[in-house]
Amino acid sequence: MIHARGLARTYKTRRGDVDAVRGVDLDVDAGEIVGFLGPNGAGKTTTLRMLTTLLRPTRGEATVAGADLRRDPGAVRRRIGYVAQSGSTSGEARAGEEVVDHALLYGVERSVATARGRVLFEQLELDGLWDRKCSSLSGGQRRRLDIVTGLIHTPRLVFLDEPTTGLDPQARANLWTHVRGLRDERGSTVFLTTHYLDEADALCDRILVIDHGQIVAQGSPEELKQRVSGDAVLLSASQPTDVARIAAIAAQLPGADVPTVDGHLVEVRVPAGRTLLAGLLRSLDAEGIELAGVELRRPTLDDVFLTLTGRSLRDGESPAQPSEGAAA
Ligand SMILES: Nc1ncnc2c1ncn2[C@@H]1O[C@H](COP(=O)(O)OP(=O)(O)OP(=O)(O)O)[C@@H](O)[C@H]1O
Repeated sequence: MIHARGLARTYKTRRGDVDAVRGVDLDVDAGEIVGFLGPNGAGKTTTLRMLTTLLRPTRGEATVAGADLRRDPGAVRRRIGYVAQSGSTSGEARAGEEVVDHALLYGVERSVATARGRVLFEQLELDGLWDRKCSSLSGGQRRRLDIVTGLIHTPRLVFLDEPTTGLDPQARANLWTHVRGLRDERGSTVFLTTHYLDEADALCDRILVIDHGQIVAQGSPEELKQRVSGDAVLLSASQPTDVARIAAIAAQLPGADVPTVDGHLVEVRVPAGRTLLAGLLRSLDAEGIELAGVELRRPTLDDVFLTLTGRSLRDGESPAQPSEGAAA
């Protein structure tokens, strides 16, 4: 559904060139929900704007929904839906009108657009709001209206730029259900950007991690966690005098990193903690070592990112990248 090779974009600014995206290769299959994850300024929106024809790549090639991005951007535009970060609905318009007007731009007949719009309103829990002014809708309702607008011309591929930013946890969870519904009930392919690790984890079949304009990892959430970080085993000693012996035994686990010690707590990272835990406890028991507690901590996507880049995904704006005073 999406195949990109060497996609790059350099912004010319008064302070020099900003290499926002530095050669991205990506493949997205039909029916996948793919999350594009990265910290502020990593290049997510720039990539999305290139793939949706809103920004011309400086370098690289892509086919999107079967059309060539450079040679046939019009066909790409007709075949995709795009829900921008800022939304696209205008405050004074009525919700239903707004959606139908958008469909007319795509050459959909008014009667068809109205019928489709009504169905989508129902599917996205907006029924009863057709005649309401957009400005009177809640944040969650307005975000769902943005999504209806992005879907009204029945695109096979939908791009969502930070669909849940600014929503409360309940509204976010509802929106996740709706995004899954797009794939399960309509067979749509969804490509979304997000800052939220829990969102990527819960929602996406596959994740692409971008940092400084380059893809640094990709895979299913589980694959990424296993490949990069392994599990953390935390062993709490009953007797402070046992800490060094616990660390020495933990260090012998297959594939173990060097254990770290913090007071009476020993932490060791291993590739698959669950399978090693029983043997580890037997070894400690055989040495007569008593534990006050044992905990197995599964890796998070933040651990993945930290391992890959040495930074947390929640670190905010990257100091290495200029962020303003720019002209496209
Ligand atoms: N119009 C522009 N002119 C110059 N530089 C820009 C422009 N738009 C973005 N940039 C820079 O390009 C880099 C990538 O920005 P982009 O918006 O693609 O990142 P992002 O991952 O979407 O960030 P965020 O999560 O904050 O939306 C950043 O350093 C940003 O400051």
